[in-house]
Amino acid sequence: MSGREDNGVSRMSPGSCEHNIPADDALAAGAGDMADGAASEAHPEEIHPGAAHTEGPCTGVLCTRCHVPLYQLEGVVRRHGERTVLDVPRLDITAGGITGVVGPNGGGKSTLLRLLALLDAPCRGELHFAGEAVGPLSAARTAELRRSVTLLLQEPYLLRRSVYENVAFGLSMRGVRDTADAVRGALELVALDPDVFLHRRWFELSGGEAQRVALAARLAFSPRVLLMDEPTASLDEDSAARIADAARAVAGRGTTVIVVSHDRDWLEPLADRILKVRRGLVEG
Ligand SMILES: Nc1ncnc2c1ncn2[C@@H]1O[C@H](COP(=O)(O)OP(=O)(O)OP(=O)(O)O)[C@@H](O)[C@H]1O
Repeated sequence: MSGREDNGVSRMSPGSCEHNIPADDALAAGAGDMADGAASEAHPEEIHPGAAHTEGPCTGVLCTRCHVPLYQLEGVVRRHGERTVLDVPRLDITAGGITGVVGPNGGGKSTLLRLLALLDAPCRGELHFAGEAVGPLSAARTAELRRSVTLLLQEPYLLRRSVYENVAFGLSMRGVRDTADAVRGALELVALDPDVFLHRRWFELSGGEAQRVALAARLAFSPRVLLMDEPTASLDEDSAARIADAARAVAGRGTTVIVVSHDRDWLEPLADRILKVRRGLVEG
């Protein structure tokens, strides 16, 4: 039994440079991003300044008419105190597909993921998300963009409630009233039978089941980007395979999936592209 409640709320890491994203509701990963507001399946045209929309507004998650990568990092540096922990001269990540991130402990993988989750901003350089420079944005705009990005951590963050309430929570926060079908669909995506699990409480779940419920809670609102940091670290092979299946399924529907893992055997068959992060440098 490892399901537990954690509001998942933490502020920007102390000791980091001052260039954090200006949002007073800067919820860290976990339940925080579930509470962040409405996910946007479609991205409005205004977040693609300069993109070549010649046939009307861009409407798809995976927009084939936009020539703007989903993420563009240029000269991005992230520091903790005086120490540079990430230094990315240039990195583009296109929309769609599954990107794997590997590298040794302390290499900078989670630091990169937090930037991509729009939870931290570069200390130097520019991070563009869907064509929009993230650092200089208002808190409101940042919060809006962040609603389309979700981060699943190694530790499942669950509310002290039923599986149904956990998975419905993010949807309810986004103003969705009728959550029943979406909750069932999300549980099916992570291979948990809704008839069996819907009314289980958080403490009636194994660690692997809790992690899949945490993932279902994020998939329920169809995020544009799903980031996962070591999602299978404490899971057995079967649960890890179910997480991989869910990642493939949502990537097939247009969600961009970016996943950090030390388990190369699990990650390599899953990922379309692998980034290596070592000593703060990114290759691949
Ligand atoms: N809040 C912080 N304050 C100071 N240093 C930090 C902080 N967070 C991370 N670091 C440092 O930044 C570097 C990169 O850490 P990060 O967590 O990104 O590595 P990682 O590749 O995800 O490692 P692991 O595989 O162990 O999870 C490490 O040297 C770490 O000590």
